[in-house]
Amino acid sequence: MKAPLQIAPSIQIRRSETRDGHSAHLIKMDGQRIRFPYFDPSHLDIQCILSTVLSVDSIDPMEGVQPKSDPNPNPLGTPPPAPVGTRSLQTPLRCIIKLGGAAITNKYELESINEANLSSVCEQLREAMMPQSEKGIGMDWSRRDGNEIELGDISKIGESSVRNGLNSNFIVVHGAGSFGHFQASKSGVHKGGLHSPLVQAGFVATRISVTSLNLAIVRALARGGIPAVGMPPFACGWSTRQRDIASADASQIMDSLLAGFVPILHGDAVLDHALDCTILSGDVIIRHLAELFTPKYVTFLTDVHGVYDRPPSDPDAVLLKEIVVKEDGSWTVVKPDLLQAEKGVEITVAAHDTTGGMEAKISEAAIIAKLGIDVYITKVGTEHSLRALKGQVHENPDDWLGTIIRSDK
Ligand SMILES: Nc1ncnc2c1ncn2[C@@H]1O[C@H](COP(=O)(O)OP(=O)(O)OP(=O)(O)O)[C@@H](O)[C@H]1O
Ligand SMILES: C=C(C)CCOP(=O)(O)O
Repeated sequence: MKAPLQIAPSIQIRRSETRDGHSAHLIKMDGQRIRFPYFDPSHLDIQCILSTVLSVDSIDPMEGVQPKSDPNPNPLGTPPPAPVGTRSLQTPLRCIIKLGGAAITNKYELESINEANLSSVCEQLREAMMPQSEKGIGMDWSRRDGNEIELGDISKIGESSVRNGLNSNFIVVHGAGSFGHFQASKSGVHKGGLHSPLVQAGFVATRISVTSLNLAIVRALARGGIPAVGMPPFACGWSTRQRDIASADASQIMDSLLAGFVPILHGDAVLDHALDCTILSGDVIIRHLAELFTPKYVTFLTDVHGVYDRPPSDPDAVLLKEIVVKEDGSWTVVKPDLLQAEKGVEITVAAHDTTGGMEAKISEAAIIAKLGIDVYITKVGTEHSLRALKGQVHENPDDWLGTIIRSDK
């Protein structure tokens, strides 16, 4: 076993091999041992460690390690997964996707889903996860619109080869659109102050609204054969301080990915250590997950082709095809080059939007790009969104319609 790595006076990290060949990490902090399921040494900062800690207790280094003979063999005949708490992703995360509220809902119609766009997202995501056009296993086995439950031919599921061919190595985060923002802005949940009965009621109402959208999205993906599992940040114990993430345990996300599920998170109402409560935007969640999981690329789908030099409702608006982020966090438009760096981008935000709209999205995207991860922003339900989901934007960049935000390195 290697000597412990000292990263702060009270914190030590030690990497060890478990009996079944998986790596485990033990962190000793102030004399307590912390079980840590996955750890990338390039993420050697305390915030990352604290935000992804699985549990704090006095444990034996080998506790939880799978015994050589498994008393519960997997009925599918596939090798049983390594135990929770000892795992790391075998292949890097492929993509984190933001399904913008403007893309999957009808923005100006309260609590209305844009069914055409949602079904296009489901199809395209499936295609990105599985290049062969194999029919997926329907997984929404509950009643819909008063109809009978559609089980399909479940007797055939055990024989299906679909599961093995599915590269479900994605995380999806969706925004609220015409769900949640209305309830939040009416009550002021985003500004905090839970002592007020109005804010408390608004918090509950916002969560009812966004979690009902989350369920609708999970069901649509499941019907299309994507093993989607809803993970509302509030319910996972995430919290903020002055609207930025203060604590966000990602171990459940990691374990779900390893188990072959696609985690579906969303912008949510959460408890805030300074304001009592606030709205945590899906765009901030994406940035945080990108810092933790370093995916190959991040794709934002929305209702416009990308970032324009002014609101796209202006007929003279020009699509900014490439934005480069410098080491100091500042960004410049490099394509088209008609724009001078000092000429700002004009952005409008809907009055009921509690999280900052396109402007906040660009700021979060710039932080992600600075990590060396390409960010694509494009319009849902187009050939361009399919290419962005597949990570094929650079193949013929001139005929791809969207905005690439990347680091200058
Ligand atoms: N300069 C601009 N470039 C691009 N879009 C802009 C600009 N100014 C304003 N917008 C508006 O920003 C909207 C997209 O931002 P918005 O935050 O609503 O997207 P979203 O991520 O899909 O939604 P949500 O935040 O609800 O998840 C578009 O509908 C567009 O009209
Ligand atoms: C509860 C709400 C309003 C979540 C907002 O998330 P966003 O639409 O991603 O900014």
